[in-house]
Amino acid sequence: MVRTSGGINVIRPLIPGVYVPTLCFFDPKTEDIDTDSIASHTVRLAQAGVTGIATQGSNGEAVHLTHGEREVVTATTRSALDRAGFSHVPVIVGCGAQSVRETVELCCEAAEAGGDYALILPPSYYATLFAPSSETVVKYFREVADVSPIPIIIYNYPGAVNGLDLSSDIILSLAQHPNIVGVKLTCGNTGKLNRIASAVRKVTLTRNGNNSVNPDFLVLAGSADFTIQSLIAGGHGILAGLANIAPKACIKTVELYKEGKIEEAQKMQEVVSRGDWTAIQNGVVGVKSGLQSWLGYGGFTRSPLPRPTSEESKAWKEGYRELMTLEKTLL
Ligand SMILES: N[C@@H](CC=O)C(=O)O
Repeated sequence: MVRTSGGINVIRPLIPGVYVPTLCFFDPKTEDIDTDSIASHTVRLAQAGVTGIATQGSNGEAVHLTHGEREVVTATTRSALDRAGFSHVPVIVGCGAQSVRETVELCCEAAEAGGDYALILPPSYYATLFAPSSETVVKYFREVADVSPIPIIIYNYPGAVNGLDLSSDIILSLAQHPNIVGVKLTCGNTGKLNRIASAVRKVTLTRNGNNSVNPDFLVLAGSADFTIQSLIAGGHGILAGLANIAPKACIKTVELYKEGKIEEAQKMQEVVSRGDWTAIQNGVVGVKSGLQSWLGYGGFTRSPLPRPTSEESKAWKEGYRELMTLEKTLL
């Protein structure tokens, strides 16, 4: 998108690659936001070579934050990137809410705080009143996209939204909107991903007249454990929580596949998938615990999520061992 920053227009296109839904850090006693850790974690990921950052995804504990805190997290992330020489790195901001009105408000606040794109889950509290393929869902995304100051990325994560699983038909229909520019598929359905990726490739060809490096509609796998599967299916990369812990292994898996080193990519994918199992089973609690065990920071989630017992921390540390051993060998 185009943003005026200090009088200069900055364009941060959504390009293929590895995007990280960053953790939000808190003081372990007060649970106040720890902006120093947010900034240093962001810079560590950028230095590892990630393509983009997403604040307030599932790993960013968006549901635990007030609107004001969300703005602080996004602004801290943006300025940490800028100060460390990564002003080209886009920031995606989780903005989903239960009403069109609040979602638009969050999109406006995200833009004000320096966000470039808004990642949006469908509304779910009243999900028993409408179907995933209903006009209600389509209307929600279109009405938000009509007025959001930043482009929208659809977030399809049935586990987080009362089972609502958007079909490829709905996602493709929404992709026609000029302000809807991508999708994160945490549903893990590579058939769906393949249908979307192949259809938007045709759109890109029609719009640009060539097979553009920057697709008009970015299709991202929502978990690191199906990175190469999604690349084979025509996806453009990942937006995955595991990259908080092992960004280099996630990036290398993509690079090996792109370089045509399929067997090496497959072997690395296997290590990534085994490591991701600990993250998937234990969610943000397990990702923070892994970061704490292996990199010495991370702390805890906000209450009421549980804090791991020392047995759990030890077991989860072991769950990441193979991956972290690999991560340390990567430049
Ligand atoms: N497993 C997912 C959770 C949310 O989408 C991830 O890796 O980010």
